[in-house]
Amino acid sequence: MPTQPEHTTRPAAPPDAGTAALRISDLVKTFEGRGEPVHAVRGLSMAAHAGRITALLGANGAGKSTTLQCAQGLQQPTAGSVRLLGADPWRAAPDLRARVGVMLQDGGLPQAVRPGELLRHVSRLYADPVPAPELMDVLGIGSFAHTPVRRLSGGQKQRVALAAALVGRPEVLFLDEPSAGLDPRSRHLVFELVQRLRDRGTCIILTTHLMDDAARLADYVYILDRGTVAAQGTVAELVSAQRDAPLVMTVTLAPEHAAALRADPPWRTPRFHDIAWTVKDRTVTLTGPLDAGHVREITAWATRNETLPEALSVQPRSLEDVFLDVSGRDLP
Ligand SMILES: Nc1ncnc2c1ncn2[C@@H]1O[C@H](COP(=O)(O)OP(=O)(O)OP(=O)(O)O)[C@@H](O)[C@H]1O
Repeated sequence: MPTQPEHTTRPAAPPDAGTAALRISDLVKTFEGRGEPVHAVRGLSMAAHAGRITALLGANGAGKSTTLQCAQGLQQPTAGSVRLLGADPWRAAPDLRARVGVMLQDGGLPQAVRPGELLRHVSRLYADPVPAPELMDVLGIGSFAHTPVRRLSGGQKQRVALAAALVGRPEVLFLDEPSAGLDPRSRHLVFELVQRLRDRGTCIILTTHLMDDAARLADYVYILDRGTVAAQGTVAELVSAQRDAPLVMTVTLAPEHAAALRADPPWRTPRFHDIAWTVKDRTVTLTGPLDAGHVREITAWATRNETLPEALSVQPRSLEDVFLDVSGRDLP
């Protein structure tokens, strides 16, 4: 089982390198209703490339869905430009649609139809479809191919929705929360498939609230905040770009020693001046420019108190830490 995330081995795709399958420039989308206008997207630029997985992250209401709806030609931009496979998706001819696959989170599947029939029907719409039996096999749909969609579980519907999005061998694939509702085995199956498609040159654009999914899959990440891009880069770039590449040390102590830690915290010495810390239950989390000296002081403290930490780890900040730093700082 590989433990090394893909993003550390794959060269980054700078947003301006080469021709982007999707390029969005200065996108603005304002919804005018009866009340105040809603500024869903406020000058957002991004690009997504063939053979890369690009993730859009953002808090609820950050503008991810609106951006993707503009990218898919489902919403007309208020201002700015969107080019999908070289065309304006809002005005493009229907043949652009045949080159694009969209998997929606709620599936958008007809409830009465059975997955087998559905996939066979969808495949007849394309000149060179992936054969339905092949897709059903890869996504493990065979065992419920004859069950009406309304009787499927959420995770089974997700897999059918993904299969339907893949039938036409899309050049660009939009995935909205692809692992929502999937059990660990199905999630693994879907991730492997998505990575294979990426390796074959598909441009994949995904939105997710799961930072682990993004960290595992994405070659390039955009973090949206209130309709604009608050941060972007590879996962490795994002986690090392913040606050002088701080590290996170977590120390978990036996319950009887947690009180000693509170009474005589080891981080009161000058060495810990630049280090932020929090204590929750029995676990101390220290964040900042940590080095071996800090680890030594913590272990010296443990020796003085005749305790052995149950766990001690030093890691780079996670994508979730970065996300929390840059997005939705003043949510209501
Ligand atoms: N059709 C619409 N009419 C009016 N306002 C809308 C419409 N669609 C979205 N909005 C508003 O635009 C803002 C951005 O919404 P959007 O759905 O793009 O966010 P999101 O990042 O996809 O959120 P989530 O993670 O919750 O799906 C929100 O304030 C939302 O209420």
